[in-house]
Amino acid sequence: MVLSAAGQHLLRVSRPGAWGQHLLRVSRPGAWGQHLLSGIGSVSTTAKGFQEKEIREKLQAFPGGSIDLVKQESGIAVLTVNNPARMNAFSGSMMVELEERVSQLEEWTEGKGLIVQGAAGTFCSGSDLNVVRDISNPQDGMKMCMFMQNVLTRLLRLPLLSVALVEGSALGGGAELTTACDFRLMVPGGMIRFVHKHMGLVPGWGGAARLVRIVGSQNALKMLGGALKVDPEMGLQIGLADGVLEGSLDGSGANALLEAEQWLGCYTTGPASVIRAIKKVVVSGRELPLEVALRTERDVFGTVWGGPANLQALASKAKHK
Ligand SMILES: CCC(=O)SCCNC(=O)CCNC(=O)[C@H](O)C(C)(C)COP(=O)(O)OP(=O)(O)OC[C@H]1O[C@@H](n2cnc3c(N)ncnc32)[C@H](O)[C@@H]1OP(=O)(O)O
Repeated sequence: MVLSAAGQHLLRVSRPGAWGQHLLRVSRPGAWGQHLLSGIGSVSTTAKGFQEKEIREKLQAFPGGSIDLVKQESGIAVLTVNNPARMNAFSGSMMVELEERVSQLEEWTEGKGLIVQGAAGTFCSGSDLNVVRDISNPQDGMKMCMFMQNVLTRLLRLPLLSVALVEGSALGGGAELTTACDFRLMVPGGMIRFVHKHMGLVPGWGGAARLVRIVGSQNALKMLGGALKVDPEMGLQIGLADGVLEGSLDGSGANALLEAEQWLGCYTTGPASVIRAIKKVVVSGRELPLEVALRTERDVFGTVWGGPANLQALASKAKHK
């Protein structure tokens, strides 16, 4: 088991308290609800100095690998981080491709679920260190950081129930990517590790903010401060992992993907309109001040009330025993 001594001290999930509420209260209401509902748009484009076009061009200069998207008839799509020669590290062009795939998923109105996986039995080793070296000046680093924050925020807000399927290692930015999904499923031998400290960094793709919300600030501090190796057992213990799969029988990754699809299928069974509405009310509850979240919930409720699924359920006189 890859459990360091520090890992033994991890606590159960804690919740953000009054300070978090305060921070939520000072965030901008109004536009937010609409923004979350539409599920599209940039969260960072208004920040000073961020020119998305400019950083896209810069990132495109570092090619390699791909981000592959398969939308299935079941309503579950599979997004694969594909750069096995570099343990699925993100080249610059892969960052841009990820943004394009997220745009495609934002427009996929029949979708209900998403599985994010790495190619060839490992998840993702973060940014390509060759890119990191070449854009190590503060200006470019900040632009890349804002680009990836924006993309991963949009990924998490998709009206799809999303799962990160963690086979092998999720390191650095790869660990951050796992937190941009609603759920994490781990395969025996899998590991999530925020190695940023050892790189003289902190997370910058939004991974710290999301991690705190998933495992609580105590556990997040220990994970980041100790660069802890979180294996499936520890992942379950601290609430980072939502399940442990059996994993590959033949090393191809196919079995783990099948298992993940079955696991996710328990939550995505039903009409797309209803599943997407469920995700929307949860995102608004998670991200918005209560008043705005309640307003958003009413708006979403209005989209399903009296809708085909609702009328069909009423006509069938369903019993919920
Ligand atoms: C957002 C901030 C960030 O993400 S900073 C980046 C954080 N990630 C890292 O530092 C990962 C560094 N890599 C490693 O620790 C190891 O390569 C890991 C992933 C554990 C795999 O070890 P091992 O199984 O022994 O394979 P290996 O080291 O021989 O790697 C195979 C080839 O892949 C490459 N690779 C791996 N990770 C990256 C990366 N992040 N960027 C660029 N290349 C990477 C290795 O260099 C190696 O390539 P080669 O075969 O030597 O040409």
